[in-house]
Amino acid sequence: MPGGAMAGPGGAVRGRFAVVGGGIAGVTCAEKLAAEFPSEDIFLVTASPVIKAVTNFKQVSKTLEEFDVEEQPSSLLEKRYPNIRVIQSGVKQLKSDEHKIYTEDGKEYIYEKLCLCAGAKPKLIVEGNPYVLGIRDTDSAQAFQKNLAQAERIVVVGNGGIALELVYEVQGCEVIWAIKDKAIGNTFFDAGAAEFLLPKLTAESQESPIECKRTKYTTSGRKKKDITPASDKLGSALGPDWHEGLHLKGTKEFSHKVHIEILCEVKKILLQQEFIQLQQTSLTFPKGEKNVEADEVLWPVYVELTNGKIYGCNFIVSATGVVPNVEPFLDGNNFAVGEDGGLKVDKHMHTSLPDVFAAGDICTAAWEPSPVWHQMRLWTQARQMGWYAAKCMAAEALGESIDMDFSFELFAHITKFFNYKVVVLGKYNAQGLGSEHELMLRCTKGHEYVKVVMQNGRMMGAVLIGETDLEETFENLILNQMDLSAYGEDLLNPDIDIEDYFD
Ligand SMILES: Cc1cc2nc3c(=O)[nH]c(=O)nc-3n(C[C@H](O)[C@H](O)[C@H](O)COP(=O)(O)OP(=O)(O)OC[C@H]3O[C@@H](n4cnc5c(N)ncnc54)[C@H](O)[C@@H]3O)c2cc1C
Ligand SMILES: NC(=O)C1=CN([C@@H]2O[C@H](COP(=O)(O)OP(=O)(O)OC[C@H]3O[C@@H](n4cnc5c(N)ncnc54)[C@H](OP(=O)(O)O)[C@@H]3O)[C@@H](O)[C@H]2O)C=CC1
Repeated sequence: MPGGAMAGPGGAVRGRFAVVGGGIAGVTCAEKLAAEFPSEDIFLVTASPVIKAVTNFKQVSKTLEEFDVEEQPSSLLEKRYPNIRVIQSGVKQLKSDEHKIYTEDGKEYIYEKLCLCAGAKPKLIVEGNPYVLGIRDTDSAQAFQKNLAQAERIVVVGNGGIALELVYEVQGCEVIWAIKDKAIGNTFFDAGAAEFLLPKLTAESQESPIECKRTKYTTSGRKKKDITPASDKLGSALGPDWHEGLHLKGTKEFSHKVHIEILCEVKKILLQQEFIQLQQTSLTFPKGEKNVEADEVLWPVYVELTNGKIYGCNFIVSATGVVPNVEPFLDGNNFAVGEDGGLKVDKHMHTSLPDVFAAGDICTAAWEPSPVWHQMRLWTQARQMGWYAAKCMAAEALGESIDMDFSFELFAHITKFFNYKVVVLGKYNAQGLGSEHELMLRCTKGHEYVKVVMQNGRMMGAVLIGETDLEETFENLILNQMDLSAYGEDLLNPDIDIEDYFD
């Protein structure tokens, strides 16, 4: 047993390194620290009874990576790294000026260097309404599944990753999908890609979601009693294929039935009784193509959209993004926070306070990024940041210098939507490029969609849907910023083997 930890003043336990959070960022950070300092105890303080471990890591290309994520009991992590001590208790308070953390179970820990990896929580359209569900961790996903099993119609609000996955995965239940934008999937796609994907959702499609054969999300050695986290708000985030193994089926026999309401937001949520009163008192009750008047049943809850339509449903899923988990345990510390509420970190994952680092969903990258990288709260970035934060902590502790990790050179994400492989690279939606850019497209209906974003003859980003086999070549072209003007449209000519072109 390594001998780093010892009792400090007032019964506090002293250790050189502490990490808060048992999600991908925190566990990766603790593992890397444990490997770098085998004779030190590394404290991993986490509110969740299980931790998330990266397994089967595969570097697909220079920056694209795939891995499986396993929910494991913390004892497995301690077995792999005997110098990691998992403390299963929420952090109640951080006193950064004293280098101390206080946990819910009444203990105190003194650290030399700390990394905060407490993740994020769903940003719901309304808090405290029992008919509005968010999906973040295993418990909230199970609550969703349970409610869905009794449901005939749900309203999904939001147009990002979770909404995209849900509308495709849910079967036997009508879905009203309310989006702010003109086209689906605004966080990942433009209107062209959305058009390509849409046929997969067309009314009452008979196609069942196909089992995903990619990244796996599994639980290992987890006992039944482990399933409920200590606090209902503090489980770690789900990730790729979280829906696998969950039976996402409503009460009806059809497969998909998705109705999309574009360019609208939720104006009001009405309980059944409030809705009945509104109907009785209002002379100007809004009429729409599919408002409640067409329904014969009374629903438990009603959603009034800003386009005037009202939909009754069993419940509402708010898939409207996340907010970093900084309250209440960080209150009283003077952290600089970003516009999105995350702890600002510099290029060494350092927050604005001495000896406190942060990684994963809780942080906001506040360094000057590479022109083709941006932060997105994703599993891959949580892993990369956790790993790099540990390297930075080690370098600082040893008085060494460190260069920015290569993974922050290029934004690269590989995932699956509507059972298509999706790769997004660089400024795939021309984010921040203004009007000075061009798009090139290649699309074969039902097969592939390829879009590249060009600026001054250089490739700045790409969206690849389907088995395009172009990711490595395009990754290289974005990274090396070669002038491609001479190639023109040949870049996407399917008759030219582009890989040979640039070898
Ligand atoms: C439904 C869903 C699907 C997703 N799908 C994908 C996907 O396909 N691909 C992808 O790349 N990303 C996906 N993501 C995003 C990805 O899961 C997250 O970006 C990533 O897991 C964040 O990891 P993290 O370690 O920063 O935070 P988390 O996983 O949220 O971990 C935070 C940890 O901190 C602990 N904690 C919180 N507060 C305290 C406290 N006060 N004291 C002690 N411990 C505390 C929690 O218990 C938890 O262990 C998905 C997210 C969701 C919700
Ligand atoms: N396969 C993958 O890679 C997946 C990744 N994830 C990740 O998990 C996290 C959580 O996912 P998710 O919740 O979908 O978050 P996202 O950030 O992906 O998407 C949130 C969506 O909700 C919209 N929105 C925000 N506020 C409102 C509002 N008040 N009313 C209506 N719409 C609103 C946003 O629009 P706008 O952008 O205009 O604000 C955006 O379309 C994200 O970090 C996501 O990247 C999740 C699932 C799958």
